[in-house]
Amino acid sequence: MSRKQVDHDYNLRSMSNLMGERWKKVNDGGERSLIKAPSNASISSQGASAAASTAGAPAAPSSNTGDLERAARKQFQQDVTPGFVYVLAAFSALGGFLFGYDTGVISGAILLLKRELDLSALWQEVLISSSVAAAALSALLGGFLNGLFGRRVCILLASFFFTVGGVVLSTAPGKKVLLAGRVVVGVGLGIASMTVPVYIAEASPPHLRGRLVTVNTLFITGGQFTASLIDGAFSYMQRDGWRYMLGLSVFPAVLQFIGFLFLPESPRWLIQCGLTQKARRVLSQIRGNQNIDEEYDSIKNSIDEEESGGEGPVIWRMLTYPPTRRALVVGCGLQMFQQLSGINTVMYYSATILQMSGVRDDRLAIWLAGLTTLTNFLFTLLGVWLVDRVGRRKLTLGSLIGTCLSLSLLAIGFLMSAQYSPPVTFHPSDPSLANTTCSKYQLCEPCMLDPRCGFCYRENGSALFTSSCVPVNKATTEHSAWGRCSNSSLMKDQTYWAYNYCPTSFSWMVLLGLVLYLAAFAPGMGPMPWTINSEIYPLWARSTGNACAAGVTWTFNILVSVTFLHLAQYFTYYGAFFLYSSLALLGFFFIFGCLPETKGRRLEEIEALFENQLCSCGASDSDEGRQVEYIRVKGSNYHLSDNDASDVD
Ligand SMILES: O[C@H]1[C@H](O)[C@@H](O)[C@H](O)[C@@H](O)[C@H]1O
Repeated sequence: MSRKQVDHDYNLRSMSNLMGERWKKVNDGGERSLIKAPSNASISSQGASAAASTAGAPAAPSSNTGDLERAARKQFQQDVTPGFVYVLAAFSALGGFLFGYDTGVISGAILLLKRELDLSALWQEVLISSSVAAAALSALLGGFLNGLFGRRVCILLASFFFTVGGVVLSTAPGKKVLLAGRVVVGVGLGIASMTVPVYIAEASPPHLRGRLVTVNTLFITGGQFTASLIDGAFSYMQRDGWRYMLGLSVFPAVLQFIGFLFLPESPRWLIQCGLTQKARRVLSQIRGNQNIDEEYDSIKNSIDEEESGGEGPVIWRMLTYPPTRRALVVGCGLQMFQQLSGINTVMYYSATILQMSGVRDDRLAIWLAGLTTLTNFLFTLLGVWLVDRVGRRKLTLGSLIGTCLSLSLLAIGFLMSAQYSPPVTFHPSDPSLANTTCSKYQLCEPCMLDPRCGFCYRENGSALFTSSCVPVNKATTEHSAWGRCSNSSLMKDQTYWAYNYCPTSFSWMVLLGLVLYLAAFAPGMGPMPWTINSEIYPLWARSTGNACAAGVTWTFNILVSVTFLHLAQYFTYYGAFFLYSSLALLGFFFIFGCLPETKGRRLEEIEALFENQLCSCGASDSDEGRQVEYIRVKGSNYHLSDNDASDVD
C-alpha cells in the first residue's frame, strides 16, 4: 500500500473516530459543530451552519454558537491535555535552560578567570569555544545514541554530563582541568540540544506541539538571562567568583536527572523498538482519558511502512529518499540562517553596543547587557504564544524580515558613527609609542578597530577634546597601558577611556537597532528552527535529522563568533552587520521557497509535505483561500474535507 493511500485511509478512519468526540447533540435535536477540527482550515460560522443545514439541523444564533464552541473547545482541550505533558515538557526543557546558561555564563566568568589564572588570549578563546566545538561533535553523535538508547536515556546522559562538568569547573585547580570541564559540558550541550526538542515533539498532542517545543527555546533564553544575572552578581567577587558562576548549573542538571529517572520514554521510540505494550501504557499516561488507539495505529502504520524502506545507514537513506533529503536541507538551512543572522554576535557585543550609547561604567554595562538577554527571553515568550496561532512559516518569515531590517538599522548606526568618528587631536610623546601602531591613527574609528589600541579623551558637554589613540593595558582592557587613562585615579576631570567603541551621537540608532533586532529575532528565528526540525522528519530519520541540524547550529555558532572580530577589523562594524543583514535576506528567500507549514499536523503526516519539489512550498502549502467543505461519512457525522458535500463509504 502506498504511503499516500495509507494516509488517505487513515484520514477517513480518524474522521469517524473523531466524529464521536467532536460533534455533540444540542437541545434542538439537531447536530452542530462545537469543536474546530484539527485541520489547518478553520470553520467559519458560515461553514458551521452550512454543515448543520446539510445535516438537516437548524443553525443556532451565531453568538450562542461562539460561546458553545469556545466552551466545548476548552473542555476538549482539557480532556486531551493532561498536566503530565506540561511536567514532562518542563523537565525536558531544563536541558534548554542548561544550554542557555552554560553558553551564556562564560562571558562573565572569563573576565574573572583571565585575571586570576593569568590567561593568555589564546587560552581565553580555547576555554570559550571548546564547549561549542564539543557540542557540535556530540550533537552528531547524539543522533546515533538516540536511535540506540532512546530519548530518555540520552537526556539522562546529557544531565549527567552537565552535572559532572559543573562540578569539575567549580573545583578546577587550573586551566587544563577547566578545559576538561568545558569539554564535558559541551558534550552534554550537544546531546541535549538535539534530543530535547525531539522528545517534547513526540510526547505532545499536535495542537500543542509547536508551543511546547518552543518552550524549550524559551528555557534557552531564560538560561542566558539567568547567566547574565549570575555574572553580574558574582562579578563583584574578584576571587573565586567564577567558581560559583560555572558551578551553579549543577542544580538544574541534578534536578533534571532526578526528574528523568521517573519520566517515561517517548512512545514513538518504544513502538519502533517493538515495545508495544509499554508504548501503549505511556501513550495512555500522556493522553489522559483520550482514546489512544488511533494515534497508536497511526504511529505503528508509519513505522511498518518505514521498515520496508531500504538498507544502509540512516543518513544515506535520508539523502537518497527525496522527501527526507528535502527536509534535511530545510532543517539544516534554517539552523544555518539562524546563526548567520548574527544572534550570538549581537548578544556577545551588546555590552559594547551599550557602551557606545553612552554607558561608560563597565559594571553598569554588564548589568545592562542583562537587559538584552531579558529582551530576548521576553520576545521568545511572544513566539510561544504565536507559534500555534499564526503557524511556523509566517512566524519565521515575519521574523526574518524584521531581523533583516533591524540589522540594516544597526549597520547604518555603525556607519554613521564611523562617518562622524571623532578625530585624534592629541599625540602624547611616550617612547613606547614608537613600537605601536596606535600613533598612526588620525580618527577614533580605525583606532578602536585595532585590538591593541584604545581611545582616551576628555569630554565637556557634548564636545570632545585632547583625544588620543594609545595602547591598551595587556592585563585589562579597562585602562590604557600608560598616560591619562592608565588608572582610575588619573581618569578624573571628565577623562574617559573607550576600548572597542567610539563616542558617537548616533548611538541611539544602534541601540534602537539592537532592541528591534531582538524583538524581531526572538519570537521566530530563535525558536522556529528547533521547533520545525523536531517535526519535519519521519520517525526513522528523526534522530539523525535533528543531530545534523544541531551539528550545523553549533558549527555556525562557532564560525560566526570566531570570525566577528576579524570581520569587524577588515570590513568594519557596519560592514559586518550589512553582511549579516544580507545573509538574513538570503535566508528569507530560502525559507519562503522551501518551508512548508507544519502547524497542527500529526508528525506522521508531515513527511508528505516534502513530496513536492524543494522550493515550491511557498506556492503549495498556504492554507489561505482554501475552501472548507464537508463530506458525509456513512454511519457517522460530518467532518472537514477538501471535497464537496458527498457521501463517502
Ligand atoms: O535558538 C537559540 C536562541 O535564540 C539563543 O538566544 C541563541 O543564543 C542560540 O544560538 C539559538 O540557537
